[in-house]
Amino acid sequence: MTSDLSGLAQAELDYRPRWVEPDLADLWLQRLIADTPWTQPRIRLYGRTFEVPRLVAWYGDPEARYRYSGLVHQPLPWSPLLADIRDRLQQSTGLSLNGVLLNFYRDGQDAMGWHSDDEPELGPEPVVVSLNLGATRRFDLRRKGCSRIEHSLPLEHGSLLVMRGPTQHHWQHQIARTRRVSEPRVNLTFRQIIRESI
Ligand SMILES: O=C(O)CCC(=O)C(=O)O
Ligand SMILES: [Fe+2]
Repeated sequence: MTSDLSGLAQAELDYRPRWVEPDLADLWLQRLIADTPWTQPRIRLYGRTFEVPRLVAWYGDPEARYRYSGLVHQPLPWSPLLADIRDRLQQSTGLSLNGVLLNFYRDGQDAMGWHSDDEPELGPEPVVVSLNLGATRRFDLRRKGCSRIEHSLPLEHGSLLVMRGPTQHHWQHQIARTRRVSEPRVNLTFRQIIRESI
């Protein structure tokens, strides 16, 4: 495993610890947990239905329809808090972001399996700006087609992880279940939906 993100070939990853100061991050975490209309989508896999092991919500500009867990989601209109966070992120990264997927991991039993964020509506070089609030969880990276984890990164309270360029073509990521974490975590992945393809 490497400890340096810049050492990963065919990836463009930028980790910024303490992108937001801890007090404000605490406030955002509490408000998002309390005020978001969380849902738990069901997915069909091998002829059976499962509930995804986390809660989610999708917000964005009206045209930013997005497919996840096999379903097309119409965005909720930006709340004042999410619009404020989006403005700060756009200023700080210079990227334009028109939707955000919120993931609520209630404790270490909630997780996200291996995947790439490579849906067609994200365009040829998907941009994912990921804000981390709450419990530190481990973010694993592996090359597509390989089962070996090549890099792991603890995503800390208030940190930002930006993935762009060819990353989603060549790499998959996951948030694995863990017995070590009992605190909640909310992750916000801001995206650029660049094409009306669904
Ligand atoms: O929770 C995380 O840090 C990862 C979320 C993620 O991979 C996604 O929303 O596509
Ligand atoms: Fe992802």
